Amino acid sequence: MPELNPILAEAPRENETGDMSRLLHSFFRWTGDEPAVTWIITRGRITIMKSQRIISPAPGTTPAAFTTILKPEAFSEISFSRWGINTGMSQPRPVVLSGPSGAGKSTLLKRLMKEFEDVFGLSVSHTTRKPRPGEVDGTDYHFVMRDKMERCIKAGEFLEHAEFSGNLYGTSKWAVKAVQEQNRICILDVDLQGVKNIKTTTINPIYISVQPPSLQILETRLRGRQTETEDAIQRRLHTARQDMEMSKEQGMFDEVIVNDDLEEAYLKLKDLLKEEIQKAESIRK
Ligand SMILES: Nc1ncnc2c1ncn2[C@@H]1O[C@H](COP(=O)(O)OP(=O)(O)OP(=O)(O)O)[C@@H](O)[C@H]1O
Ligand SMILES: Nc1nc2c(ncn2[C@@H]2O[C@H](COP(=O)(O)O)[C@@H](O)[C@H]2O)c(=O)[nH]1
Repeated sequence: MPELNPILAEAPRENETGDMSRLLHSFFRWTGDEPAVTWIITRGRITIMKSQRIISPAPGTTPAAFTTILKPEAFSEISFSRWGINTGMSQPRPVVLSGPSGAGKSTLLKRLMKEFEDVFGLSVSHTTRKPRPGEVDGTDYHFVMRDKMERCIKAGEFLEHAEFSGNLYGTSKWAVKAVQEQNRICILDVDLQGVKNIKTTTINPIYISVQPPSLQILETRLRGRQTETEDAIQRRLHTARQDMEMSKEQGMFDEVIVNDDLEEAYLKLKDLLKEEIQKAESIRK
């Protein structure tokens, strides 16, 4: 990665959409790149989108709204702040982990985050389900009432949301942003509806499915966890059957990990993510 360019000292102030041509010209001369570009500035951060033509956002346009406007033609994104640069090339991609309830997603994630504590960050979802013993509000989930969550969904605050086993679950845009602003690999643990909905967004993650070796073993694990009522177990197993079928669909996931032996599954996950881990580590140096 090239050295930090001194022109960044001139980065404009919050919400400023003034003449950026000099700044951009120096930046692209420095990177050797000459695309048509457009940009948005918020909280000292400038996001430059390479696109077919220049679109200037109105002052005060939020990055989320702007990304939506630009989506069809943006093919790359470069963002930098007064403190550092991340190019679209080197920024690690988020990771979406999905799979039936009880397949072992959280178990694998906890291990990954323990081994690479500064590299990964979990996107903390919102849910209307009740906390399980030991679950901490704001760490495991944001536990909220349904009416509040529905209002936030209507207000456009969620990247995706789904109804799962009688409860609402969702990823807020803020949850992903909070992790990415720390230059960490953002992990999203979502159900299959979440996967489909995320595919309509611009976050461009790696999609990994964690599957149990069989439905019988899944049931044993779900029961062994002792977190669900009999009714909830039955509903989760019903959804799991569909999930296990869908995960085989061509193009749904980049990789499928069968979590039989935990150690082997973990090594496979680590291997799949090694390039992203390297990117995140080099950005953090
Ligand atoms: N490879 C494995 N072998 C045996 N038990 C496992 C294995 N992986 C996970 N488990 C156990 O299975 C149970 C379910 O795992 P976990 O809670 O990680 O699943 P999950 O996919 O995150 O479920 P949910 O989607 O409901 O959050 C846990 O009790 C966990 O200890
Ligand atoms: N679409 C979304 N699914 C989510 C989200 N957070 C979690 N989940 C999925 O829900 C089920 C059940 O989770 P549990 O904690 O009640 O066992 C599981 O498959 C998760 O992957 C979310 O934000 N969006």
